[in-house]
Amino acid sequence: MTTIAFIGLGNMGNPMAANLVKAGHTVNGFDLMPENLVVAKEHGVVVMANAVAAVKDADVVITMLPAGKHVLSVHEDIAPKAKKGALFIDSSTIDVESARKAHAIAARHGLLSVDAPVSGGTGGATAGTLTFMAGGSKDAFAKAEPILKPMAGRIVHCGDDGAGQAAKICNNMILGISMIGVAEAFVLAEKLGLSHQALFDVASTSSGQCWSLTTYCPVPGPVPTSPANNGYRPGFAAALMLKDLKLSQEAAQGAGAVTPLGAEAAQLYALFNAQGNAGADFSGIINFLRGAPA
Ligand SMILES: NC(=O)c1ccc[n+]([C@@H]2O[C@H](COP(=O)([O-])OP(=O)(O)OC[C@H]3O[C@@H](n4cnc5c(N)ncnc54)[C@H](O)[C@@H]3O)[C@@H](O)[C@H]2O)c1
Repeated sequence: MTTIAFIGLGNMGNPMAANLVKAGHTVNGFDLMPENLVVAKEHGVVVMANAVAAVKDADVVITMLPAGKHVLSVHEDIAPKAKKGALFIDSSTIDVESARKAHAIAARHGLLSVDAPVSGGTGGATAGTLTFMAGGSKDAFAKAEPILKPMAGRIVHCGDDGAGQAAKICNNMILGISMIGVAEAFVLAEKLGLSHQALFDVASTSSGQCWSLTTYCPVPGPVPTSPANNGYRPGFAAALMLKDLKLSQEAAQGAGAVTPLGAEAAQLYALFNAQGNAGADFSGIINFLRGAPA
């Protein structure tokens, strides 16, 4: 079994680390928020005083942090202190350029690295059924794959350094657009006097079917896994959805891709966030579309 450092034990990191412990690995964890460390300890994670202490004896280092700036600053701190031959896996969702910089920091210290962002939400993190989209060399991917397995339903090697983040940014542009589409349909159904359950029963078995409907339905009731049943507590915070939509817009501008619905989704989530909903689940945008507070 492997000694794994896990840096970033938030909504996603904590259940992911718990699955690594269950698989028999020793997990040395660190997070800036003490309350997240309390949860990690309950899962069997060995809580460390800081990130450098966590990586000291680790063969594999996993980061699950909010954004590119956090990943790069943590990489600068820990890469020089990592064990010789250690493998770095970054599962945060960040921009492709920062992902490539993180690979470069690892390479500078003779470390293999993989960008391996995930899809599947906190439910997938808890169940160990996340989809990992990985970027990096064949050697790095071959080493990362067995480590990712206890957290994964599917692992796809998307290409070289940064390819995992490119796949993630494209996937989440679909997610942001589809959540708004599903939310709009439920608001229209309400105005037409159609029950939530009736729309769900039809759309979930028809051509309107998608993850935003069947796993994360934005109204309470039809889907037990939806944060709508839980006062729209995250889950996946609206601030993170806005971050991902901005990443796809920046990437689209840089690459010259035409993404008008992605741009509109970014605008709507910017408004939703600006109204004080940054900490709410992103499915709460249905309340914004109703013209009511989330
Ligand atoms: N929540 C989801 O459903 C979901 C799904 C897929 C991908 N993601 C992505 O995964 C990443 C993490 O998401 P999350 O929902 O777990 O976010 P989160 O905010 O719950 O967790 C991030 C954690 O990183 C910690 N952190 C920040 N800087 C740190 C540092 N320097 N050292 C140690 N810890 C530090 C924070 O304290 C926090 O606990 C994000 O990039 C997000 O976009 C989230």
